Amino acid sequence: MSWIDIQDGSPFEPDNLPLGVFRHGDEEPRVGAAIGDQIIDLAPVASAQMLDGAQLFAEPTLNAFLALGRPAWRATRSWLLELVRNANDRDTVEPHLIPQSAVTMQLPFEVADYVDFYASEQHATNLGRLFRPDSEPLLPNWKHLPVGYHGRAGTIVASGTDIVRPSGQRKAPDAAVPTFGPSQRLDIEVELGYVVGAPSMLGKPVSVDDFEDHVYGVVLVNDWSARDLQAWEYVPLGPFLGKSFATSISPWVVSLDALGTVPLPAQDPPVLPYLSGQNLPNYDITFEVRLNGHLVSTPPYRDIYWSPAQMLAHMTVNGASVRTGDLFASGTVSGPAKNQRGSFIELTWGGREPLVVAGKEHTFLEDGDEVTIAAWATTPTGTRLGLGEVTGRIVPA
Ligand SMILES: O=C(O)/C=C/C(=O)CC(=O)CC(=O)O
Ligand SMILES: [Ca+2]
Ligand SMILES: [Mg+2]
Repeated sequence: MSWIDIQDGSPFEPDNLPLGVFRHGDEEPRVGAAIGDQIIDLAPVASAQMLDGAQLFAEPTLNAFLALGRPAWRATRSWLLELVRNANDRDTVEPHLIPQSAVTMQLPFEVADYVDFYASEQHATNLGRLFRPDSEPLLPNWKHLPVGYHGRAGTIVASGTDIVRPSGQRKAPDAAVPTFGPSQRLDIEVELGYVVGAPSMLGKPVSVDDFEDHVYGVVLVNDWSARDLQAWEYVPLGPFLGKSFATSISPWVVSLDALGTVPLPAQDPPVLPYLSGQNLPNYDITFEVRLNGHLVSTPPYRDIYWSPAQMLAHMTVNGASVRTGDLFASGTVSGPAKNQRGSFIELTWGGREPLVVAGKEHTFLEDGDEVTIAAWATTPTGTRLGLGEVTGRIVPA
């Protein structure tokens, strides 16, 4: 399908073409598209072909491109698809192919606001059992609105950034007073992140049907979480320092146009009219979670309870606006099987059931541990399409 050589099993087949920002040597960072194990350096190719908006690819973030909206995103995607399929474009493009191994990937966009949802019923049920063993695992609001909280945009970091173990207050249930120190229950959260391109207006809610007008695509998210800090601080206002120290995202933003949608599982009880829609988007994505290179979990996204169109509608129903570069994440994704859980607190049931990985017992993260989350989507036509990966290593407090 392309004149470019693509190794078998590459996440970046020619119909994927995710966008990211790379730094090549001491050159200015700029926008590229991934194909196989290479990057198309888009700024010079777009200039050579006198593409409208070619200069946007010379920017150090995707924000200006993201602000354009769906018609322009689609036109760019058609142009890109043509470039990699049409052998006549080979002479123009080939000099601007750069091996991915020769670049450092940057944060793909400047993050405006960050919201984190809690949309996986299996995860919410597991966490309810672990944090609130004496009550119903799902709180009464959970099936009526997509529960979420506002996170900290300024600490979203590029994949590969070391994660410094956070310090803070914690209090064991049987202790009289809190103590201070490095987190002893440092965890991951496997999530899908939605990247807002076109902004909305203050005072004007975004309807579920307008989701694709605003959201460009998806990234992988690891929402690092300090469970001991979280458990002590979060009642009643929700997550704060236990989750604000770092959130890692993958470098390649995959367009919704590449993914295609699958139906959302049925919702019961019925939701209020502002959350209901005929074709609520959902995606068939499977994550692969590796601890120090060993596969420990494969959470399935497809069973998620809330659609991202409902998340966006809910997040703006009070008149709050979204901006270019906003990121909203699904919340931790867990499937029903033990090896489909999206956090170590679930995988090890609060640390009581250690995982044995390469002969060694693991509960929460230790200094030096490295977690890599990869993901693959199956499109409605059956194509496998990779989302790349997000990785990070824990360094001492
Ligand atoms: O149920 C709780 O008390 C805690 C839940 C979480 O920590 C999950 C969270 O922050 C949102 C998510 O990633 O699903
Ligand atoms: Ca989270
Ligand atoms: Mg903020």
